Amino acid sequence: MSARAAVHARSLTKIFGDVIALEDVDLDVPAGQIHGLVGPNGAGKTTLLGLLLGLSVADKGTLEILGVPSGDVLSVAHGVAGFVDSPGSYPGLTARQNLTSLASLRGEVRASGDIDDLLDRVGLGEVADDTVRGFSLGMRQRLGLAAALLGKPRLLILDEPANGLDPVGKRQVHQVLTDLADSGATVILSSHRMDDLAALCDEVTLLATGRVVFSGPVSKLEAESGELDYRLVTSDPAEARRIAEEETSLTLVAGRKQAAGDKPALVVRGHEAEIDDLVRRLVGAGAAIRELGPVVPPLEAAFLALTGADDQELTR
Ligand SMILES: Nc1ncnc2c1ncn2[C@@H]1O[C@H](COP(=O)(O)OP(=O)(O)OP(=O)(O)O)[C@@H](O)[C@H]1O
Repeated sequence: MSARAAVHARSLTKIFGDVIALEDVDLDVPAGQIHGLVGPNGAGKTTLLGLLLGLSVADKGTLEILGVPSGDVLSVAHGVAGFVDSPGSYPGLTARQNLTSLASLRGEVRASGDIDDLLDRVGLGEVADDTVRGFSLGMRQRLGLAAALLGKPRLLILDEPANGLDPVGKRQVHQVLTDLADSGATVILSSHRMDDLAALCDEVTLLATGRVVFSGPVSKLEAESGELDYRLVTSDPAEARRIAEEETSLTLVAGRKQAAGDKPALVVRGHEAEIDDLVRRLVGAGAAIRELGPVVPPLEAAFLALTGADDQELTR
């Protein structure tokens, strides 16, 4: 294994009774990377994050965290921090008191300026002295992130950290995680939002029913989408339909739902290069292109195709 690997896992398997939550999962995450875990509900993301955090032990397979093999005993590896499901906090204490007591519980003496700085970084500076009982889900997520950052981790594990965050909060959290990765630390996080992961992650691992169905750069995942359905609006719908029907490499998707009040649109299925050819022909025939774009974004389409969810959920 590379000396610079933050996580190196082979054939990780975790079974709960009759449920195989993870099956033969391999995961390689280089140091300094932001790595996303994505997959449908029940895919095994939280289970995998729990193994990385030392909250449970695999039934089979090997796991090395920051170069150290994980044993059979439940323990958080040195240099690792984070949360699964949702971060814990003391509701009767203020945000600042939560961080101060957590630091002293861990035997760390943190200057109050450090804690103020952390609270500012996660956007809680103005509510630092409010009790956590009144905090929203997004505020608790931010506090959980601050708590995880207290010990200056080299590997940060976060289960859906953007859960409940408004767009500003999401941007702040993305900035904190990007700064952390720039400083050489590694971040592994789960999300259901492909767009969030695409904006933040160097690489993603896609899980479906406990197995890895894709692992690699986001751009490569996008390429996995293959044929897509494109919605096309032109100045001459009849001519556009006639030309699209002539293009044997394309399929006209009949009966696809159009948004209410839409202009007349065609939905054509094909690869990007074939859509390019269609556009050239349409423009050559004098039809102006007014709108053209995939009905489902390429990343989402790849997610649906690789997890088999497109057959079940996208029946239009
Ligand atoms: N402690 C447990 N006992 C029994 N079954 C469990 C336990 N933890 C997880 N599972 C099962 O393992 C599978 C994977 O669950 P997991 O929570 O890891 O999925 P997930 O991808 O995080 O899902 P979600 O997106 O809904 O949070 C599910 O079928 C779940 O019901």
